[in-house]
Amino acid sequence: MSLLKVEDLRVSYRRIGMLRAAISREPATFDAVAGVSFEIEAGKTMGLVGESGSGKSTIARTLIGLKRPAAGSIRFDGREIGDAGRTEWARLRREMSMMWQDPIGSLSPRLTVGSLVTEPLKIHGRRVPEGEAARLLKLVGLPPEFAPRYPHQLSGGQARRVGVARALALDPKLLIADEPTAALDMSVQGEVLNLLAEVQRRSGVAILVITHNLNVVRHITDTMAIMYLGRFVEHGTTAEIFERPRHPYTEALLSANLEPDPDRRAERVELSGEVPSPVNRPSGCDFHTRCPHARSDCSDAPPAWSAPGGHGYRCFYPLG
Ligand SMILES: Nc1ncnc2c1ncn2[C@@H]1O[C@H](COP(=O)(O)OP(=O)(O)OP(=O)(O)O)[C@@H](O)[C@H]1O
Repeated sequence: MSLLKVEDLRVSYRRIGMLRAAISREPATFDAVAGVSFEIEAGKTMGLVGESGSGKSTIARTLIGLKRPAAGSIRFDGREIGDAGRTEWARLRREMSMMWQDPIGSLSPRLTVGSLVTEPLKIHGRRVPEGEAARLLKLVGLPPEFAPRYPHQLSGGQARRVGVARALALDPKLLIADEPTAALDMSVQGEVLNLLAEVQRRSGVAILVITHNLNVVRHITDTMAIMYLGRFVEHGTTAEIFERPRHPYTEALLSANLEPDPDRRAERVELSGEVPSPVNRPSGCDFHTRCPHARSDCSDAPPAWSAPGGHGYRCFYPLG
C-alpha cells in the first residue's frame, strides 16, 4: 500500500493585480499546481524535478499543510489529509518532516546543535531521553562533541547532517527534502546523498526529494516526476526515465544536467525561449513554445496523459 497518494492535486495562488483581473474578467487565481497525481510507497524515494517556478515547493508546502489544496486528494497512511484541521496537523507534523533548503540559515543561530536536534521532541511535548542528542548525532555520522556547537561553527555538510538529524528526531514516516545538496561541494553532495540512503535503509522512512539536480535524482530515487508549469510532463521509475525519456523536456533536462554519454546522448538539446508563466499558459501543450520537436498542431489542444506500462508522459509526439 502506498504511504502517500496524491490525486489530481490543484493548488492556486491569487493573481497580482486583482483589480485588473476583475475588470478584464480574468479569474482571480491561477493554478501553480494544475492536476498532479503520484504515490510514494513506504521506505521508497521519489524525486520531483523541474526548473524554478514549476511548482515543486508549492507541492511540498501543500503536503505539509502550509497551503490548502484548491482541489484533489492527498491520502497519507490511508487517511485523507487535504482537508485536515489543526488538531490532526499537530499529529501529522510528527509523521511528515521537512528538510528546508539553506542548511545554515534554516537552523536557529542561538541554539546549540544538541538543542536543535532535540527541539522537535520538545515542540511536540515529548520527553527528551538522556543521551538523545548524542544518539541523533550518531545517526547522521557526527560525534557527540558537536552538541555544544552553534550553527555558524558548522560547515555546509555538517549543517546538512544536523538538518537530517532534526528531521528524523520524531521518527517520521515521510521526509521531504528540499534541494538537499544545494550549495554543497560535489564531494560533500555525495556524502549527504549516501547519508540519506543509509538513514532510509535503517529507519524505513520514505523520502520525497525536490531538486533541479538530476544527478541527485539518479543517485537516490526509485521513481521520479518531471514538472513543467505546475504539471507532470513525465513520471515513472528513475531507471526507465534515464534509460528512455519520452518527453522532449525530459530529454533536454537530461542532456543539460548530466555528463554527456559519448555513446548515446552526446548532443546537448538547447531549449529556446523563456519559461512561460502559469498565470498565462500557452494554448495547447504547455511546452510547445520551447519544444525542439513541436509541430503545428501542438498548440491546438493540451495533450492527454498516456501511461503505457506505468511510464507516464504528456506529449502528442513522444520520443521513441
Ligand atoms: N505566495 C505566492 N503567491 C503567488 N504566486 C506564487 C507564490 N508562491 C509561488 N508562486 C508562483 O507559483 C509558481 C510555482 O512556484 P514554486 O515556488 O512552487 O516553484 P518551484 O518549482 O518550487 O521553484 P523554486 O525551485 O524556485 O523553488 C510560480 O509561478 C511562482 O511565481
